[in-house]
Amino acid sequence: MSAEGVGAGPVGAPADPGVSPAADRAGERTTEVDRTAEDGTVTATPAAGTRVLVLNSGSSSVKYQLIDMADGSRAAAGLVERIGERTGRVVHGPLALGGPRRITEGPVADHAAALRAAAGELERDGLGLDSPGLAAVGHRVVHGGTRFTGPTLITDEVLAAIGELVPLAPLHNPANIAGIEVARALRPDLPQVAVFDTAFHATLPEYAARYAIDRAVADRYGIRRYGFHGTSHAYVSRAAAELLGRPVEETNTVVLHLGNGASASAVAGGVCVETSMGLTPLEGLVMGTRSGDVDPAVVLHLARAGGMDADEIDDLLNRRSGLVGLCGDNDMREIGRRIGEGDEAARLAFDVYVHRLRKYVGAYCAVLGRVDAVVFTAGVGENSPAVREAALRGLDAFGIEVDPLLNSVRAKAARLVSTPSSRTAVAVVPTDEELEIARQTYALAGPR
Ligand SMILES: Nc1ncnc2c1ncn2[C@@H]1O[C@H](COP(=O)(O)OP(=O)(O)O)[C@@H](O)[C@H]1O
Ligand SMILES: CC(=O)OP(=O)(O)O
Ligand SMILES: [Mg+2]
Repeated sequence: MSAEGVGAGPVGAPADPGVSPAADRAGERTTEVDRTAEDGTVTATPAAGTRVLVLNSGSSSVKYQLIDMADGSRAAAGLVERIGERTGRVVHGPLALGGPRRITEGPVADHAAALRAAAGELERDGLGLDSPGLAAVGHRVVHGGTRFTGPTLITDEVLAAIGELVPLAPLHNPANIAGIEVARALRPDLPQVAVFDTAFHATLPEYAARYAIDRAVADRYGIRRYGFHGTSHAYVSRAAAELLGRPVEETNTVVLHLGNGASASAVAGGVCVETSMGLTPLEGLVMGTRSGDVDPAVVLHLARAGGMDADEIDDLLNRRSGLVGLCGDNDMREIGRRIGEGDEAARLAFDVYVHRLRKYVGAYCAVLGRVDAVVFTAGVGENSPAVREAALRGLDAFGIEVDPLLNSVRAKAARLVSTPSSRTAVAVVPTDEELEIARQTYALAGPR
């Protein structure tokens, strides 16, 4: 890792003095109107230097990217991680940009401090929130409930509604709100757009979205399948169709988003018809620290027999389960290394993870009937040949054949890893949630 400079001390502690609100940015709006296609994607090229800042605030990290809308290139990018822990750090200008990185180490108290640190890093490069050409800020917001089914311009009222959804995404929505509040404080005049993880799943048929519990109770408490990682599922299913050279409207895909959080979706002709996460991002696949599916009676048993309260069970299932609960590590790289040394717990964690994945692949093939591609994405999906191989091993009878050689190649680009005779293609497609958020943000709030 190359570091241009490593600083120390609390990060983002003082209000950042370098970033001042600018009064009127209208003069910087340089492009013509005709950018918005029906699906919200940008169709014409904005002037070079027209940028969108994207904030992707996770439970313990903030990723930020300044994206040039003319060509999708990154003018700046960074990551603030281990927020709220004893040692935090800011990495500005990471590998994707190629150049040297600036690393600042020290505690980052909370998300507001993290956002101020990010703004300060951008400011140091002359790319702060008052820099010329910045058209809007796009925020990843994880839970949009039933109300938000598309990108939404953020107002006080919208912000309050996002706040009301905190109980349904306690790890994520508070971080998203912090990002919005800091960006609005720094640039009150700049359009801010929320792009919801749940939006792509708003098309789920009711029989897929409903849980089989008392309808009145479900409706009173907003209990249904919402689905998450939708921005990634949307981007990746479109990119997979492009890779296959088929119109997205005629392409059926099973998308496996395997990051720290993980989810599967079945996408028919560009429309999501089933997904593995539910009311919250806890259901479905085995994840880094989350259990995914368990018998709901596990919760009752822990309460009755174990005397655990709601918060303790929440902590167990969201933070102390999944891979970390099974073997103590949540990083698939470390698990792979331990398996190589003959570690039984790591082997079992891997097997449980992969078995769940196979169940979902099989189920979603049945949901779709015809599957053109099974697509792997996000940290594990893009980088672990072992997970891809094990998840799809022996599925020749289903028309799914992974080519061992293609699958073992490490590459950054979207690519096929199936044999030429495989009826269903198997693809690896790097996700780009930030670019998708920038496009949707610009389409809604860019200059007209
Ligand atoms: N080379 C690799 N091999 C296997 N797994 C990897 C590799 N690189 C990253 N990962 C996995 O990807 C995870 C992070 O994925 P990512 O999509 O960045 O997650 P998130 O966005 O949820 O933070 C890591 O925890 C690790 O398990
Ligand atoms: C919704 C969700 O699980 O997001 P992440 O993978 O970023 O934690
Ligand atoms: Mg992610």
